[in-house]
Amino acid sequence: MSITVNFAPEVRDWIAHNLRRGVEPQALIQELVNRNAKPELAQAMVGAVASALAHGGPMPGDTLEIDADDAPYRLEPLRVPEGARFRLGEREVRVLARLQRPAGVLMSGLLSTAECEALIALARPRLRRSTVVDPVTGRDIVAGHRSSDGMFFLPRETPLIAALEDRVAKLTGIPAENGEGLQMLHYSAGAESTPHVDYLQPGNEANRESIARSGQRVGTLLMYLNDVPGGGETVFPQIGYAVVPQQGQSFYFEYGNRFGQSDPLSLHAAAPVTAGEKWVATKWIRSRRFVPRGAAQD
Ligand SMILES: O=C(O)CCC(=O)C(=O)O
Ligand SMILES: [Fe+2]
Repeated sequence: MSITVNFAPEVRDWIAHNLRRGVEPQALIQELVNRNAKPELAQAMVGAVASALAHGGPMPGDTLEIDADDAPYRLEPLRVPEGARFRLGEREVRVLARLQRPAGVLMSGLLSTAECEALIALARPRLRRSTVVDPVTGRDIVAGHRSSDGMFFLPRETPLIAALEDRVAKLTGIPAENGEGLQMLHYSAGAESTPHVDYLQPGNEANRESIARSGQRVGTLLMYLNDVPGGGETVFPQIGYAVVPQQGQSFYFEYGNRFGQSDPLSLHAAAPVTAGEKWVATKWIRSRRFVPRGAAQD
């Protein structure tokens, strides 16, 4: 659903001024959110001005059309098993914390130490500068606000990757085929990822196509692969929660429900690594079977 909202000229000028100074769009979005703007609105305002500046087009006027759903997010419980510990095949998973909103669970034991080390060894020679989905164009871009290196495994690329995908499906109750390829991220000292949501903003064509192919992103599993000597927490600024990366621990959170809503409280960031390095594997999960761009749709 699209609604028309007011876009105060002074806010528009403030955004344009800061973008021209070289401030990252995500930093401005976060600043607006800190001042109580809804994340979707902040994203739309910064996106509209950034787009005008990038293409030399006219500045947006005093109103904006945004894809918005004003109804409050309807929270649904995770399908992760109940209890303090549960088995997934050969692994015993211990539950360390459960979060109500965004719905989440912090676990140990989902991956063995050997599996963490094996993932790092497989990914290390294949790292590239990480990309993010540009909120304006929907294309993958190397973004200043995500200063990590990364790579993607193909679905079921090795026996280990296939085993992990099956384990994640058992954990979440969502079929393995709904998962995007496992993403590996490596942060050196100083690297970070500024606040963002993982669900796709339907405000541009590429994201709308992606949502049409595979459904929205509805959940994220973060698998921490090493102990980080300093920093690197996954921070949820809207709820005041931070996950400290520890080897073998995982955090799973959901932000999409069966009504097609996305939960803005899932906003999160990776705090800068202050000592050592950080390795994390990310699994983004769709509401339907994941069909990559360009793949045949049968
Ligand atoms: O590195 C982290 O802790 C978070 C990574 C993340 O937000 C993502 O991959 O979407
Ligand atoms: Fe994320």
